Amino acid sequence: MTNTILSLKNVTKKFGRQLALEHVSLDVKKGDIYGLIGRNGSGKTTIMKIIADLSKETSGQITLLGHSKESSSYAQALNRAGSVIESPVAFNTLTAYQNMKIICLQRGIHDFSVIDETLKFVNLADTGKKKFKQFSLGMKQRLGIAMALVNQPDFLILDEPVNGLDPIAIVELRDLLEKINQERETTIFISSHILTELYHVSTRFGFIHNGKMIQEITKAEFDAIVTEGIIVKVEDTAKASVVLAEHLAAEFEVLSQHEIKISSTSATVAEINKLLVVNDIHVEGIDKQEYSLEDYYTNLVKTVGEE
Ligand SMILES: Nc1ncnc2c1ncn2[C@@H]1O[C@H](COP(=O)(O)OP(=O)(O)OP(=O)(O)O)[C@@H](O)[C@H]1O
Repeated sequence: MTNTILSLKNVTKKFGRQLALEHVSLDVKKGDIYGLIGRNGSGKTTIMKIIADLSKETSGQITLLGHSKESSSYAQALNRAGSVIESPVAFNTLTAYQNMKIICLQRGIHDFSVIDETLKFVNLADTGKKKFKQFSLGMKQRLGIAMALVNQPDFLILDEPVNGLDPIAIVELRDLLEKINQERETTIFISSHILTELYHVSTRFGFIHNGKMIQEITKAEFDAIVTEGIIVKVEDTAKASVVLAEHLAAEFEVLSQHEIKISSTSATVAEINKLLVVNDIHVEGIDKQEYSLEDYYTNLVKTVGEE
């Protein structure tokens, strides 16, 4: 049995002559909190609308919870999904409870006990007569999420929920997402244009730029790359590895054909350089790696732009 919840294969979307998505492929696995990262206009909302069937792809295949978008059974997949795309849509002059009741009726849910239970779950149990228009942005986001949770979805789509939130509301939202993911076993697909905002909560990342998926990476892979270390560029990584293993008390890994990353060492850049050179290794470059998350993303985008 596959554990893929969502898969996009070669999805392209054109608005007239404008290409908004170009052969986008991605996979979201069961249990993931998948962070879709991309600058404004990179295509995040378009992807989410296509998945939620609010927009039609120009070409490509989408499969959600085992149902292909081309088949009539895709509606069954959407019944097991919830989404908040663009801003949360609720009636301004109604309370949280009243807004939830409307969603329940739209979804064919007549057991209204789910309303109080869900409002409590998202920490909006005590808003009483307060109307949606009087809510803070964080509260609005949480009500939007509560509305998306009434049918106990297996898959939740959230488009830029962190946008405009203050730091405390961001932490509250992160906690809520973790709770939804762990207690309700809901797979989450979430977008942001700021990597640091999704870093702590995501288990997997997809980086999108100008409508193209430029990298999909797990949190563990990502951490290995951005963790500080010393990057050595050499002609022959095999020969250099032997020297490092013999003479340096440090962990190291071969990153690519010509790159080795040395971590957890007290040796300085100069000492490592000397060690390699005296052992007849031609060092093409050696540098301390001090990546911030945003640096990583900026470099990734730059590299793609230069290709
Ligand atoms: N209905 C539409 N008609 C024409 N162009 C559109 C439409 N919707 C989106 N686009 C274009 O498609 C591209 C991707 O837009 P999209 O809204 O998906 O990006 P985004 O990553 O969600 O950005 P943001 O963070 O600003 O919401 C943009 O260039 C946008 O102008």
